[in-house]
Order: sequence, then structure tokens, then C-alpha cells
Amino acid sequence: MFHLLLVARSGPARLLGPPPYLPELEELWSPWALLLCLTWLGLQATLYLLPARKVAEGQELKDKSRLSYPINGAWGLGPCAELWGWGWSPRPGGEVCGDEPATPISILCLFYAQDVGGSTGSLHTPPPSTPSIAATLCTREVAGVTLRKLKCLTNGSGQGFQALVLTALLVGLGVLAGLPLSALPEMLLPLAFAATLIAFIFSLLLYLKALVAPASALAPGGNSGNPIYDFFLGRELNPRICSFDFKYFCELRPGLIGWVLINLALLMQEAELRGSPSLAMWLVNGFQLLYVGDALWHEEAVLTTMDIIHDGFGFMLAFGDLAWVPFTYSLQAQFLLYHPEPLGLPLASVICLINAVGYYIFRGANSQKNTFRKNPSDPRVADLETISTATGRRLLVSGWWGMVRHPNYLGDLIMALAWSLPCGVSHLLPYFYLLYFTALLVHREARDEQQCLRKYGLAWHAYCRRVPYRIVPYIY
Ligand SMILES: NC(=O)C1=CN([C@@H]2O[C@H](COP(=O)(O)OP(=O)(O)OC[C@H]3O[C@@H](n4cnc5c(N)ncnc54)[C@H](OP(=O)(O)O)[C@@H]3O)[C@@H](O)[C@H]2O)C=CC1
Ligand SMILES: CC(C)CCC[C@@H](C)[C@H]1CC=C2C3=C(CC[C@@]21C)[C@@]1(C)CC[C@H](O)C(C)(C)[C@@H]1CC3
Repeated sequence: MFHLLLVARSGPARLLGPPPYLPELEELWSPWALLLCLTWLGLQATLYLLPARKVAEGQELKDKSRLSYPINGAWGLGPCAELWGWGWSPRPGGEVCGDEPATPISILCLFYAQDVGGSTGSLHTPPPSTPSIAATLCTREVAGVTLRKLKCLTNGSGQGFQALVLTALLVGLGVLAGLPLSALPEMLLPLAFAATLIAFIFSLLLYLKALVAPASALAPGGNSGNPIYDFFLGRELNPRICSFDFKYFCELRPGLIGWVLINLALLMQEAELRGSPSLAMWLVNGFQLLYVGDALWHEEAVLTTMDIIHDGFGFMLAFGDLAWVPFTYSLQAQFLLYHPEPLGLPLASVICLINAVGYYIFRGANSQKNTFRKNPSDPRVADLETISTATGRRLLVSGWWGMVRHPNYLGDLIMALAWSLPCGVSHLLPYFYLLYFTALLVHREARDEQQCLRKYGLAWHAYCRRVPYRIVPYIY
């Protein structure tokens, strides 16, 4: 990470060459940078602790329990923000008619968005047995008909980004009040050092906490008994203090939003240096903002990722979330600040198209799987072909998941390419993310494959025969 930060600002910007120089400790260590990182973590933790608009349930744990997670990153601009209601016989998609006669068969779920006042809302008609209804909160008898107040899980649509938007507002106000955001790029080295230090100390504390955690709270890996290995991979699966879930918080909030902030600071510094931000810088900022915004919009989907379900929370993820993501994922914008790249409109349009294709595949595949896992009879996935497994769960074999076994990785990789292309082809450095990410996803795919084979046995073999390619059709 430090090599990348140093090389990005050096003239030759050679990824494979030696670092331009070795920084002295004074260049790395700054109490101000540490204070800034801690303030940032404090701000994001405060936003995380804002009263939850919705609580989602995680996957089943070893002891058959499920953890709850606040879904703050989203607020309701549309249906399914927070969810409940007294259901009775409205026309699907229509307005609620209070005086409409209630009938026993039309118990519905009225999803209504809190921030549109609570009085309006769209109506959905999920059958009460679908997994999108988490619980019956209470029942009420009205004219001999039992109405149920239902707690529903969101389907992810129409959600916004509370934490991201509030951070943007605060930063905007700060900038108006004279906060020198464009000075941030000069501080990247000490900030990265401080973030690494925090990740290291934090993982030590997590390791110590895990020593007294019950066996049921431990991750499948990370319990080898070798302290260095376990410290690195993480002993505990979902370390928490009360309802504050450290892994979930770190995975989505400080690092991802920090990445966007660093990008913005680089854009502002470029504007100061050259009069206005370059088109290439706009593209990189826009694409990556879309990616982070998407992650927060679909915040709940992270609960089914391998990181949350399977991996312990140790140094690898803490460092990855808090330091690696913000400081290396912003590498293209860092590169552009020191190595401006002229970009014409025709090429920019092609790059936008590549990003759009990548995003379409990434989002389509992730949403299709999430929808299917939540409610296989959802009309959007009900027609897809599936195969049964001994666990009772089915596997999709048509749609995106019938094209390759990891279509979401394919989309993600295409986007990674689009993020590098605005930096031109004169240097390898801006393509670092693409190379690293390919390695990460190939390794991740192999890990997932092993887990699925363990879970689904013969059915997984059948799926592999039916869909022979892993990530790239006809190639891999
Ligand atoms: N930018 C970054 O740095 C990173 C981004 N990512 C992105 O995160 C996202 C999540 O990735 P990841 O957590 O690895 O895993 P996936 O979202 O790909 O989920 C894999 C799981 O999906 C289920 N599954 C697999 N095949 C099928 C099928 N045919 N039908 C139904 N379910 C199926 C299985 O779980 P089950 O059957 O138990 O439901 C499997 O374990 C991806 O889009 C990836 O690109 C990931 C890592 C880093
Ligand atoms: C330090 C090591 C070299 C590697 C550490 C890996 C981590 C940086 C990544 C592991 C899985 C991740 C995910 C995302 C970010 C990177 C890490 C933490 C993710 C939050 C990015 C946004 C996506 O939409 C997502 C699906 C929510 C991602 C989940 C996995």
C-alpha cells in the first residue's frame, strides 16, 4: 500500500520498479493524521448508531440463532424502506383506502416510507408466507377479520444512502466553512499510516476479545491455535459490543465512504492546480461513487457475502476495510492528479459504456440471487430454471447464474477495467486494481466453490456440469 502511494506521486510511476524513496518516520507519523482518522471513525460510528430505520436479520449461525443488523445506510424514498402496515384489500400498487372493506384473504403488507410522512406509500401484495415478511408484529380484529401488522424485510428497492448523504452534507458544510479538503491528498501517507496503526491495534483487541468468546461465536477458519495465523484471519465471526457489529460497520462505512472522500479531495486539488478537474478525473470519481453508492443502497446484501457469513474478523479484513480500500482503491484518482491524462469525448463515451455494461451485469446478477434467496417465488425469478439440493435450497441454473458460476464477479471485473481506462495505457500502475482484483476474485471463487461443494455435494457437481465456466464465458 505504501509502495503504491509513493509510486503514484512519483514522475515515472513504475508499479514494478523500486519505490522512489523510503520515507522517514516523520513523513509517515503525524498525530494530526491519527486524530483525523479517529474523528472519521467516530463520525461514521455515530451515523451507524442513529436510530435504525429497519433491522435486517443475518444468516443462521452455528447455534441456529440470527443476528440483527441496523440498515441505516438506507432511507426510504420508495416502497419497502421500513415496512409494515395493516393490510386490507387495496388494489395492488394503488392508494390505501381506509374505508375499503377488509377481507380475510387480502392480508397485505403495507410498506410505507417514513420520510414521505408515513401517510402515503405503495402497496405490495406478498403472500404472507414469503420470507420477505420477517414476523407478525401483532394482530387486530376489525369487523371479525384478523388483520396482521407485519414486519417485512426490504427488497432493496427505492432506498437511499443515509450515511453517505449525511457525510456529504457535513463535508459540504465544512468546505463552505473553509475546511481545506484539497489538502487531504498531501496527507495520504500519514493518514494511511494512522489507518494501518488503528487496524493493527484494533485487530489485537479483537483477538483478545475472541479469546474469551464462546465456541459458537468463533469463525470456521482462524482457530488454528497458531496466534499469528488466527490474528491475521480473525478468530471471532461477528464480534460485537451490544448491537454494534464491528465487521458489518467496517466493511461498509468508514472505508468505502472514506474512499469516495479521498477521490473527491483529489478532484478538488486537481481543480485548484489546473483550473478544473479533467474529464478522466470526473469519470473515475463518478464510476467509483456509483459503486460505493450501490453498496450502501443494497446494504443488506452484504449480509450474505462470504466475509460476513464465513470469515473471521481479524487483521486481514480490518486492514482491508480501514486502510486498503480507501488508500489503494483511490489509486486511479491519485495517479491522475500527478499524471494528467487527456481524454476525448468519444473515448470517454466508450469507457462509460464499458462501466455501464459491467454495472448492469454486477447488479443484475447480485439482485437476481438476493431476490431468489429471499423469495424464490418472487415473479422476477419465479420463471428461472433451478436444480434442487439435499439442503432444500435450490440453485439457479438459468438467468445470470446460468451464464457463468460467478456472473457478479464478471461484472465487477468489467467495471474495474473501466475505472483504469481513463488513466490511459502509458502506465501499468492504474491497472493495479484490475490485477489485484482478478487475483482476489479467482481465489475467492475457488474458496466459494469449496464451500458450495461441501454444502451441496452432488447438486453442485450437477450445477458445474450445467454451467461449466466460472467467471468468464468460454475462457475461465
Ligand atoms: N470490490 C471488492 O473489493 C470486492 C467486491 N466483491 C463483490 O462482492 C459481491 C459478493 O461476492 P461474494 O461474497 O464473494 O459471493 P457471491 O455473492 O457470489 O455469493 C456466493 C454464494 O452465492 C450462492 N450461489 C452460488 N451459486 C448460486 C446459484 N447458481 N444460485 C443461487 N445461489 C448461488 C452460494 O451461497 P448460498 O447457496 O448459501 O446462498 C454461494 O456461496 C460480488 O459482486 C463481488 O464481485 C467481493 C470481494 C471484494
Ligand atoms: C488486504 C487484503 C489484500 C485484501 C482485503 C480484502 C478486502 C479489501 C475485501 C474483501 C471483501 C470486500 C468486499 C467489499 C470491499 C472490499 C473487501 C472488504 C465490498 C464492501 C465492496 C462493495 C461491494 O458492493 C460489496 C459487495 C458490498 C463488497 C463486499 C466485499
